[in-house]
Order: sequence, then C-alpha cells, then structure tokens
Amino acid sequence: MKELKLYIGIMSGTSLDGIDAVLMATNGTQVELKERCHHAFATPLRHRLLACANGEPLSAKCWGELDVALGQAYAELVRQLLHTANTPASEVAAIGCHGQTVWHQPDAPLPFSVQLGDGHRLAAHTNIVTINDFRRKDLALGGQGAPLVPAFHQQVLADAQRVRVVVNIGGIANLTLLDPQQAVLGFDVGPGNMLMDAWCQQQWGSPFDEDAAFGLQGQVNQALLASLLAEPWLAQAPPKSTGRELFSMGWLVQHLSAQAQPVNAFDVQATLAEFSAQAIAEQVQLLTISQQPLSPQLLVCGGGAHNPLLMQRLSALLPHWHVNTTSSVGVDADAMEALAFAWLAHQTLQGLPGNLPAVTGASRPAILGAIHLPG
Ligand SMILES: Nc1ncnc2c1ncn2[C@@H]1O[C@H](COP(=O)(O)OP(=O)(O)OP(=O)(O)O)[C@@H](O)[C@H]1O
Ligand SMILES: CC(=O)N[C@H]1[C@@H]2OC[C@@H](O2)[C@@H](O)[C@@H]1O[C@H](C)C(=O)O
Repeated sequence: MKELKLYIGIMSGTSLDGIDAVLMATNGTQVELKERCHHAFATPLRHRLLACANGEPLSAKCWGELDVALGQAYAELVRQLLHTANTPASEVAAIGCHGQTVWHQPDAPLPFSVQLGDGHRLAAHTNIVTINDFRRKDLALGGQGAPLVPAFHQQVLADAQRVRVVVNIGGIANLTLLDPQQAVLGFDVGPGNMLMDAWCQQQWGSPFDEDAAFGLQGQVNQALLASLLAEPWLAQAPPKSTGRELFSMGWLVQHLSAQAQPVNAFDVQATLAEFSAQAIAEQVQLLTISQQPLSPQLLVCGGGAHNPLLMQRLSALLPHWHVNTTSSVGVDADAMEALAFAWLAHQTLQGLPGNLPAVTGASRPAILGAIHLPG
C-alpha cells in the first residue's frame, strides 16, 4: 500500500457563493477527508465576480485586481484550514486550486476557459507547491476542459456490483455515469442552482432559496417549463459543458417575456427548480446502463443536495433509481469538488493524467495544470 500524503483542494464554483477548502490524505487510490472549511465571498467581491462572469466589460486593471483578491482569499482560507487541522504547511505535498471561472467558451472559434486566482501568490503566501489552471491543457487538446470531476468520481465511487450516476448540483449540474460494464461517461447537464439563485436574489434579495422556502410556495408553470426545456443546448450530444455564458438572467428573462401571461414570482421559483430536476432526470433516463446485481443509485453532491424540492423531484422523476447523496456512501457531498481538485493535484505531481478524453473530448489523456513552486 502506497503511503498517503496530505493535499489541499480549493474550489470556488459557478454559484459564486464562496470558497470551499479541504485537507485530505491520498495515495491516488485511497482518499481520506481530514478537514474542510468554507468562506463566503464578501458582497463587493461577489458583485465584481458576477459582473465579470455576466460578460460586463472589464478593464485589465479590474481583471488583475480580481486575480490578486482571489489569490489572497484562497491563501487566507488555507491558513485557516491548516490552523483548524493543527497541521503545519510543511506537511502538505501540494495545493490543487480550481480558481474562479469567469468565462468558459469551449465551442467558440477561439476556445478558452479562464479561472482567476493568482497561483503564484497562493504558493508564495502559503509556502506550499500550488497547482492551478487545470482546464487549459485539455482545451488545447480539443477538449471542453470540463467536466474534470468524473475521473475522481470513478476513483472514489465506482462499484463493481451496481450502476451509479453521480450528479453534482452546483451552479451548473454535471453528471458522471459509473457502470461496471462500460467506460466512464460525464457531461454538464444544464443549470443546477444558477437560475434559481439569480431569481431569488432579484426578487427577494436572498442569494439562494434556502430549503426551497420560496419555491415550495409556488406552482410549476407548465408553459414556462416547456419553454425552458426546449433550449437546444440541453439536447446536444456530449462532450459538452456550459456556464453563465448561456444560462444567464438574460436567458431567463427572454423566456419569461415570451409567456402569454405574466408568471408570479413564486411560480417562477418553483418552475426553475422543476426545470433543473427535469433536465437532470431526462439525461439520466437517456443513459444506456447495464443490468447489475444491485439496483442503480443516483448520488447527489454539491449545494443542490440541500434543496429538499430538488431532491424530492429527482426521486419522483426517477422511480427506478435509489436517490441519495454521496455522503450516504462515504464521500461528503459538500466537499466533493474540493476533494477532486486535491486529488487532481496529486495526479499532476505523480505525472498522471487528470482528464478523461471520453468525457471532455480531448484528443488524449493529459497531465493537467500549472505548477507554482513556493521557493
Ligand atoms: N439549504 C439549501 N437550500 C437550497 N439550496 C441550497 C442550500 N444550501 C446550498 N444550496 C445551493 O447550493 C449552491 C452552492 O452549491 P455549490 O457550493 O455546490 O456550488 P458551486 O461549487 O459554486 O458550483 P459548481 O459545481 O457549478 O462549480 C447555493 O448557491 C445554493 O443554490
Ligand atoms: C468551466 C467550469 O468551471 N465548469 C464547472 C461548472 O460547475 C459544474 C460544471 O460547470 C463543471 O463542468 C465544472 O466544474 C467541475 C468541478 C468539473 O470540472 O468537473
């Protein structure tokens, strides 16, 4: 058995809610979560990131400042994590930092994906080898650069006796098919919480619909739901990935404006939850899966696992699947993505690939990321 080493994973995702960090031990095969912490973005930083991710014009000055502000916030959270875990930085082999996606256009004539958060600063301020910029090698090889977590899902959740689908419901939802009889599949499904969050913020000034308090007061509007589900991107075949560039508030407003009758705000909230649940369920039903001794499981992770309306609707829409969270099978649903980037850092330091070409569409497996040495 290879020795386990400590790694830190940092994730700040498309919800723009804040930063998740984990301390974990791994040898590539075994993964043990040691500590985790979360830092909510301060409102001004969140607003600047939202403006950037919504495509508002941004000066190079502002861009550079955001990069540094994020690098500082990541370094501060690493200090807090190590303090809580009572672990010196010298014991940590590396940090895997996703960074903050501010623009992702994998299908454009000049495809790119930008994650901000100064890796040099993170390495220098923590004194730990830091790996970031995980997506651009895959893009350079013709891939989407996303999703990257399916390889990690395979590592920690594949089961020889049953089919499992892991669904991460963050800002965007993505799924991974783990079927003992076939290669891993994975792709982005569409909005997870992103539109629900945006609507909730606009209507009630809350960053998200906590415990579906607003959505549960509304009724699904079938005409609006049909209009949302008709988005052509949803029916596109993988490899595919998406983000705020498509599923923006502007996109939602277009659909609302096209309705014959105005839709009440609570009903919009309920319809957006139903939209996310149906878009996921539809893709799960389209998967070709093998017969296994144990029945298939749908394992949810990401913040959407805390939304009771989403979880109820997924169970109802997928009656032949056992719907639960990844925490129920031993992988903390709130830590999954940060764990994945800690594991990806380990892959990179070992000279092992991090991407799955069958998922991202890249021409080959590749060692991902840019390595920043602290010295
Ligand atoms: N109690 C709750 N009730 C409803 N929704 C919740 C609850 N807790 C978290 N969420 C949702 O989860 C979101 C955060 O999810 P998560 O941290 O997985 O996103 P992310 O990492 O930014 O996304 P991505 O996977 O797209 O990168 C919040 O914005 C909110 O919409
Ligand atoms: C470009 C980008 O940041 N994409 C995120 C986003 O959030 C969920 C989904 O869209 C996924 O494709 C990806 O994140 C995870 C960590 C991934 O790469 O697997």
